[in-house]
Amino acid sequence: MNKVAKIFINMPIKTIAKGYSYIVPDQFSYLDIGWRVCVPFGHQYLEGFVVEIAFVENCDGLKEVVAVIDKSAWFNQEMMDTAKWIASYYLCSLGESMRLFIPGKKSISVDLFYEAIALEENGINCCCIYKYLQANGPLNLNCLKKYFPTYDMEKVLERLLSEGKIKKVYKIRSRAKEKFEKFVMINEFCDKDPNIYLKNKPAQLRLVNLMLTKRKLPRKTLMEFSSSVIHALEKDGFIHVVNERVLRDSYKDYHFQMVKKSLNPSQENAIEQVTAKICEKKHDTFLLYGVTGSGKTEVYINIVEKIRKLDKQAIILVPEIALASQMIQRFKENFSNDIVVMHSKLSIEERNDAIERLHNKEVGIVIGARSAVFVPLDDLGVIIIDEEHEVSYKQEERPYYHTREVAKMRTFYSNAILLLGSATPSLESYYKAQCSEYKLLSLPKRVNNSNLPSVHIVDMRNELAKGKRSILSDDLYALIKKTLENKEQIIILLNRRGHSTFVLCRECGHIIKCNHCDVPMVYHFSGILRCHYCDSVKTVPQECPHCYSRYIKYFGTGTQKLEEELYRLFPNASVLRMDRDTTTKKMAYEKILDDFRKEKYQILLGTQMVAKGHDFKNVTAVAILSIDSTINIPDFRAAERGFQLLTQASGRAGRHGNQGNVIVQTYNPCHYAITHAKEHDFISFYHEEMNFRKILNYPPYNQLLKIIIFDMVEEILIKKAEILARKLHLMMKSVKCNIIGPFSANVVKVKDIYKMNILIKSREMGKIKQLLCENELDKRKDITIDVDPMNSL
Ligand SMILES: Nc1ncnc2c1ncn2[C@@H]1O[C@H](COP(=O)(O)OP(=O)(O)OP(=O)(O)O)[C@@H](O)[C@H]1O
Ligand SMILES: [Zn+2]
Ligand SMILES: [Zn+2]
Repeated sequence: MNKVAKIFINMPIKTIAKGYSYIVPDQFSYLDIGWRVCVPFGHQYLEGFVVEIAFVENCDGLKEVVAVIDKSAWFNQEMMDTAKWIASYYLCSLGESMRLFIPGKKSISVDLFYEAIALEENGINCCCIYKYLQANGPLNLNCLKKYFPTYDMEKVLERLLSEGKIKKVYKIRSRAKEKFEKFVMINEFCDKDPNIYLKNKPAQLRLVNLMLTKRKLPRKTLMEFSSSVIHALEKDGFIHVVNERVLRDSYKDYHFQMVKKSLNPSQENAIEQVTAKICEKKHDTFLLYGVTGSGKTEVYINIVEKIRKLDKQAIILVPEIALASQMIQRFKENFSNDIVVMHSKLSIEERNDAIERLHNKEVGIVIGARSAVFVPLDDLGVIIIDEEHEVSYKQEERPYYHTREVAKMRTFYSNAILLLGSATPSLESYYKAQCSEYKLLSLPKRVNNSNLPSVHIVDMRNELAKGKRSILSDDLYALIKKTLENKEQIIILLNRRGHSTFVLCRECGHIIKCNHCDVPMVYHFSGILRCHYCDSVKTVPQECPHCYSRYIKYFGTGTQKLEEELYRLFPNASVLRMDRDTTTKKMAYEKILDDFRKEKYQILLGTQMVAKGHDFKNVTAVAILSIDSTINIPDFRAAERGFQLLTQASGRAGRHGNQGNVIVQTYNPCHYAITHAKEHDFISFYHEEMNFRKILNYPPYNQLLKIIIFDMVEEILIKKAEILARKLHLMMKSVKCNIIGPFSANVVKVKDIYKMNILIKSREMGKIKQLLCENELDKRKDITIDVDPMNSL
């Protein structure tokens, strides 16, 4: 009987839907489900995941596993189950869902070496290449070719292999380099008396005395001692130097001090309810609905404390990296170094080291963005999703998973707790809480008895009627002025980066668009036009490419232009801009937010990343300038998005006792998202919005599935989409559903690819997915399927 493993390849390809069988050679007989291995696949060696083990008689034609990647299985049962659930729910292959659990997602590479087999005759009749291998250990082809340039090396090696004199060995070349550091250690068994022996060597004596108290120190902290001092002591047997692996940690030097807050009754009640469930060791989901500044983070901290006391591990998710730093800071204040951070701006090395730390049980808390939900953990106790309503929790590429649902399944399979927190819960989550599927916890008031800010709505139509064209209304100008005079801080939200949002010919109306996408190019500071979809750039044309007129004008205001405008109006104010253009560097977010927290700047201006979750003591004013661009999107979630953005942004003002003031500039002052946000009334907004969802049969009353069809040629795409829609109608005859479309995607063309959508609404999504798979639509290369899409466009 031979041991055979069924293996899924780590590749982002939906067509490799099945696993492949490989023989497990004797040397790897310990291999089991969940291990990562390396296998030959086509002409390459690729990373694969073992999902099944079987013993079979006949393995003709099967290849062998050539290497094992880790020292233990990467996937435990709970992770395997979650990966399988993702594959079946989001219609992707198991390889695609399993690779989500691997940081970096890049496949490993493997080098082939040739090794001499020890022969009894001791190589009397053997050729020089065999002898060379015997003397030098395993070597690869290139190396051998270099030493023996006149040989036809491939032929020789083939002969030696067939004669059984050499064998192939595979070594994994890890892309993530391990980091080593030198340490100086005292020799425990040295019996020389340094005071006598080193009497005339003051530097050496000083170092030995230091080492006698410290025992072990990193070499780099001993820069005052030269290498000769160290060498001499090593030679005399006082100390020795070792090269040890160190695990990287970019957040190691975060300064923190322990702070313990006394909790208010609402916080205590929330913690008590969750704790009761933790003690039962059963899965459950809680929705913590707490207004902005109600102290949700403190609840998270207390729950994680309980979990850590039980020696279980916790994952805390934030919607974007910009918010990680504050969460890390608050958690460090309570858990000091029991934390690792995981997000995509960290290198693969750093992420691997973080996983190693968790694996060693050196730390037990992970803070990270979306992908951190996949961190391998042995003993998951809780997943906390802060700002659970955020769209960034949905991955907008294959597999189109939603972090909340993945977390739900992971905690379910590990008997752990899922805690969702928000001041503006998603309609789905609040609805589930109403139906008792989730347990609702609420924090109805701000801590410190702070009031929620007062919100003033400026009707921009009146400004226009007054003949004003500035992006800043009179009221906003007055608010900024007052805030600056009071030495307080203001946050201004403008959801458009760049300088001018489009460039237009005054003569013929031609708008300069990207050559590859169906969107206008955005003018940036540096005098270039940039496409925000594909990042391609153009220089600004001197004349209109359409009519050759020279009347080229810039329209619309982006963050860069607003920054100029603020400096012009308030020359003494200090303005800090935060958008994608100012945060490309690693730790750039941290720096900007830290500078603002330390009040080095008075105005923080930026895209939506400035609006969420931040807790700045001295911010009393907030302005939201671009809410119309959110509520006018023709998507069924537009009002929800608008309400959330307004409530979250307003929520940054006056969190610490001082009265907050918010200004919203809009051309739609009567829109219900705006009026309810003004009153901080989530419940009324929820009911009004749910009414509308019910009438139109949208989630949470119904499930959605979006089929995206694409092609390089628009005409072909339209034909294909129509054929597909007809096919779908036939296919779904027996299922209760609504098929809408095909219709053009919101942006018709991105990176030279045209897109059209078909939307299916149904309460029987399981059946629909099954039909789609039976008809192999999930495998078609010109289609992607987005289950539970965040937008219908
Ligand atoms: N029990 C407490 N006593 C005093 N201060 C507290 C207490 N709980 C929290 N705080 C403080 O109140 C402030 C707001 O808390 P936190 O940032 O957790 O609010 P939040 O609910 O997460 O708000 P948002 O949804 O706006 O992010 C923080 O500065 C926090 O340190
Ligand atoms: Zn023109
Ligand atoms: Zn483009």
